[in-house]
Amino acid sequence: MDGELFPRERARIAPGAVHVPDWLDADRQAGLLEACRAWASPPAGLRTVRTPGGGTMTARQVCLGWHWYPYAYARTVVDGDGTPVKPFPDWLGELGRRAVADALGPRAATEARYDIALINFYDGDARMGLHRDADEQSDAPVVSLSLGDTCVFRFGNTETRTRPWTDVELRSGDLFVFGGASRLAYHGVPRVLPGTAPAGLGLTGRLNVTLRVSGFTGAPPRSVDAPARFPGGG
Ligand SMILES: O=C(O)CCC(=O)C(=O)O
Ligand SMILES: [Fe+2]
Repeated sequence: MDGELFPRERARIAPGAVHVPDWLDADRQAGLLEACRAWASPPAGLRTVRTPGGGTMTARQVCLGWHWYPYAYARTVVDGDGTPVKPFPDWLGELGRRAVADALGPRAATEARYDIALINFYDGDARMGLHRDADEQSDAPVVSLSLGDTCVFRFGNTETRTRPWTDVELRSGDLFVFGGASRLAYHGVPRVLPGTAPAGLGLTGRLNVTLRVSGFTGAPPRSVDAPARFPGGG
């Protein structure tokens, strides 16, 4: 949103979890949006994710590098059109490393070779239930970039899906990084605020680009404890 009386400040939400407002300027937001539109197109494009319990996630998703599905990774869209996942571009990995260096300091970024992107698209009614990003083998920080409508991002604790948590407003261009002691914290998106995207961006709804390091050396392992991670198919 433009015309803020005071600039929004960066904030440490939990140990290893940092919110950096306005990390991407308007040009970079437009560039990332253009890339998201290309990634979202078929084959291996935007899809509705079905959970093992029979629900569907309301945020639609496309992946790069490794294809995530509940609750594992594959090289092809095993729960969709079956085609190979789109490649993870070098420039996106570089953006991820810069994001970590800016949010957590240069040392936090040295090990981070980003090779997975999940791009989530939220229309006004979409949300995402509290879950942990736990299907990767690396403990490198997760990088989250937001475009379009503002959302309420709920950042909880590593133990339970309940309080304590902190609600943070993520707006277009904001960066959120969680690593270290917060790498396995529960988090989710209880609400998107329709109509809050910057007028010049040309996006109705919200996109979130989440970068992760797989740490996989061969085939990805199957996660064991996952089925309850998206309660209610959120
Ligand atoms: O949309 C967001 O801000 C969060 C996305 C997320 O947590 C995920 O894809 O695992
Ligand atoms: Fe997540």
